[in-house]
Amino acid sequence: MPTELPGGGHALTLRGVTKRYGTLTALDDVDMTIAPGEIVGLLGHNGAGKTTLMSIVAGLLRPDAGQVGVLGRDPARQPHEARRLLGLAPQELGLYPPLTVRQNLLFFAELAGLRGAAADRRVEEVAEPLGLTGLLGRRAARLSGGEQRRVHTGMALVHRPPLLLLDEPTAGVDVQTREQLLAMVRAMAAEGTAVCYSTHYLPEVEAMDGSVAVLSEGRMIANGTLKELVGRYGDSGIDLTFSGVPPELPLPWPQVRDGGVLRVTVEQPHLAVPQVMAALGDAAGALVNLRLVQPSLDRVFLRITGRGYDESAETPETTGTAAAVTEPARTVGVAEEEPV
Ligand SMILES: Nc1ncnc2c1ncn2[C@@H]1O[C@H](COP(=O)(O)OP(=O)(O)OP(=O)(O)O)[C@@H](O)[C@H]1O
Repeated sequence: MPTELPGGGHALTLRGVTKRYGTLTALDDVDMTIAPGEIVGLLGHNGAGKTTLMSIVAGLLRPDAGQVGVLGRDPARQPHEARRLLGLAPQELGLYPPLTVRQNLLFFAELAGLRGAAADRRVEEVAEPLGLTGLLGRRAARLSGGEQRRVHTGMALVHRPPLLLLDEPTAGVDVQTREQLLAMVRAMAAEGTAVCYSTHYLPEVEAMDGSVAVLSEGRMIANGTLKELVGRYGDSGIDLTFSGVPPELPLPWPQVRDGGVLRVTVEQPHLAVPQVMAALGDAAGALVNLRLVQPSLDRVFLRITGRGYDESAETPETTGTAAAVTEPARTVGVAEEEPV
């Protein structure tokens, strides 16, 4: 890993990047950085601007305003240099169906200037962690969807780019493929690759324990490490569901009602349960359900966007209910002293 990089030591820098499609502002004054070895989970509901951001970084779209630096190179002005420094796996699969897996990977290795034994070796190296070694001789058209997704990802990293852009790499894949892809991303980051990874599946981002960047309607509304964001916005508590209107309980913690649910906001909910139960008194007879809500990225989402993340994804809900206290979308910076 280089000790000093052009672009302020970052593999990727975005400053004030704005992109409009006609009257629609798809990206609005977006700032973002990724350091070598850092994994950034790029999150946002459908249409938030994630693909637009990756396309601009890859030089496929030009921003209307702002600067982009890929290890100090501007993808709009130095497209060839910037392109060599990054690997892009777009959402849409880009395999050549009549070619074998090996031929697909070799094609990209050769585009990157590798030849002969060096290219062959690199194909084997890429195939191994992606579980493709046994499939190298098979035609791409004959692969399952998950296998195709792995080859597609392999094509993006065959030239060892220091910056990897993965646009929903686990869309539609099974648990095993998801694990393989995540392990590979973590291994590449450990070797110094900067990774920008968009997904609708929050547990994946939690599993990678990297940084998080949240886009909402083209604006970067939160960014920081997962720990920082969860610590600051992933509030915890106890949800009590009653058969009628929830009572007000004699407790020292904030309480909010939403329909039949009473949310008691408390830091270590499991320790607070006995006190909450004791405070119920006669209301215990109307209690239907009690649920501990732990801090999570899902809770962070609800707090800063006003919507649960699962509302735009086909993935399972992790925690949280519509009963939470929500705030309107706003810009938040984890380095600030007080919540904005
Ligand atoms: N070529 C285009 N012309 C006009 N509008 C576009 C174009 N591409 C994207 N948009 C719009 O720009 C906004 C951002 O789209 P983008 O594809 O970047 O979102 P996304 O976060 O990647 O969404 P998803 O999670 O659904 O993939 C959306 O409102 C989309 O409809």
